[in-house]
Amino acid sequence: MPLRIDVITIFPDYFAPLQLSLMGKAQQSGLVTIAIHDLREFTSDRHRSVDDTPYGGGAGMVMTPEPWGQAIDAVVTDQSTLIVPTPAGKLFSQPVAAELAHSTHLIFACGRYEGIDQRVVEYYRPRIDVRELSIGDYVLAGGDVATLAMIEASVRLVPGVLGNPESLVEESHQLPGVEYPSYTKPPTWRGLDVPEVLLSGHHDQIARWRAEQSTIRTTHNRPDLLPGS
Ligand SMILES: N#Cc1c(-c2ccc3ccn(Cc4ccc(CN5CCOCC5)cc4)c3c2)n[nH]c1N
Repeated sequence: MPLRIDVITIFPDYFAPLQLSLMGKAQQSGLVTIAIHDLREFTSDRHRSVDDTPYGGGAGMVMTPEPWGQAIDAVVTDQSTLIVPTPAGKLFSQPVAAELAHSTHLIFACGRYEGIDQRVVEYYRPRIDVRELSIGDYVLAGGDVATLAMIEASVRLVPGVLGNPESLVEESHQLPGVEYPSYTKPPTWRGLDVPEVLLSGHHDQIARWRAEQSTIRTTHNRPDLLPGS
């Protein structure tokens, strides 16, 4: 059963990249089907409006619930998971990507302005799995880029999508922390040599060197990922 993804957005063109490269191949192979829907197709006024002023005051505009209700109702099934990107969401992570990769149907609601009327989440939460997710502690202008990131991170984990599943095996055995540095030909580039151990053919020494490099990089770049931190 291929993973089906429906994306609802006011900027469908943001999702043209999903036709390229790995994501494009995943769709051509039938492992994943991705459909993009323009939220404005689900409006009923002649201005095709999707936002209004926030109750309680405050800056900016909020996306009105009805177009979202019409758009989600057009694609939802009892197997759907509704993903709502938001700065207020739980942090999206590799384990979450693995969960989404094993879903049957994902609906991404890409908000803009200051977000979507919360009643959309409240309406669907008793009916289907609803997940408010954030891709990190920085503020984007909308949910579209977050959705692209979550789709790419999840779809690459769908069995059969990655040409070389060995990459996923290595990833899953990744020591806590960040990965070791990678090198390829030429052996010398602008006077810089590839670390000698990588040319030695001694796989135990290479594994030890890579583990040491991972620890050095994690300590420097991501001490929060060190065991016991
Ligand atoms: N995933 C993800 C994201 C998003 C994200 C995702 C979805 C939408 C939809 C609209 N925006 C814009 C936006 C900007 C600022 C604010 C803050 N609020 C503070 C209190 O007053 C109201 C406003 C909210 C919404 C979005 C941003 N940003 N960063 C992530 N990791």
